[in-house]
Amino acid sequence: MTLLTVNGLTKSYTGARGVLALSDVSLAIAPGETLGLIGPSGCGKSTLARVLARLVPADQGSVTFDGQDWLALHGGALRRARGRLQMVFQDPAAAFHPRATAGGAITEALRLQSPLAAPARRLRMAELLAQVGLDADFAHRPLRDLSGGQRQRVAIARAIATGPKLIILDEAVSALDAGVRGQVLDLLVDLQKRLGLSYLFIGHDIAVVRAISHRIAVMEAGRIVEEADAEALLRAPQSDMARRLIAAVPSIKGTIP
Ligand SMILES: Nc1ncnc2c1ncn2[C@@H]1O[C@H](COP(=O)(O)OP(=O)(O)OP(=O)(O)O)[C@@H](O)[C@H]1O
Repeated sequence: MTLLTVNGLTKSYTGARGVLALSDVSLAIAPGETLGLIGPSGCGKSTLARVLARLVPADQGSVTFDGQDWLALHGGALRRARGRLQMVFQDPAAAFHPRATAGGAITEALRLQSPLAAPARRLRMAELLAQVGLDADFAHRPLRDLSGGQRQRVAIARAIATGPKLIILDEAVSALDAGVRGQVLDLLVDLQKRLGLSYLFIGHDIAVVRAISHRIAVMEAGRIVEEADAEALLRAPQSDMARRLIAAVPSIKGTIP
């Protein structure tokens, strides 16, 4: 059974120099599974994320998500469905007003989903903050005063607020220091187990992607050039791009024969 099935997705950007950002991309993600997506800068990872999140339209191809023809949803049906597929970006604070509070960011997501009266909303907020390891008083703290790791915890709380089945994490831990990154990855694994979430985990560092992914898809110039179980891919990469990404990480390159 799959939660997400992508078939033949193609997307080009028009403009001065037209770019084929996605070329016949197909992949699948099962419930409770993490698919890592890795590739060099500009290979199309964020474009795939944005097409799946319905932020930009595809030129061709189909997406079935949670049993629905995902690209065919529009208007109210799309608004209602959005909560089931959430995104976390590298710097979520960038999307908010400088004085926005953690609580405000989460409330916005709660409001989109279901209208809760103020007391119920406060309770749900405290519950969501606890789920990501933050005290309830974080609700009142401005996002700009939080550390990078705390901000990502708030972004994750916001993402799970709507009861999603899939979260797309687009370079979500890339800006964090190694120690904090490990803690946020642990949190993601823990939430996945508790909530049965699936993840599409986008990154450019194969050591980080491997730490959380069950399977890994390798992208190059808009195409998926290889897909395999995470450990199999690390042990026996088939594509030049996978070999190059592995060679770029000194700590794991020695483990590849
Ligand atoms: N809005 C846009 N208009 C025109 N070209 C774009 C646009 N967004 C992305 N591109 C181009 O599409 C290609 C894929 O970009 P995309 O951001 O999806 O790659 P990426 O793998 O996520 O890169 P990075 O890791 O640097 O974020 C690149 O050549 C990029 O320059």
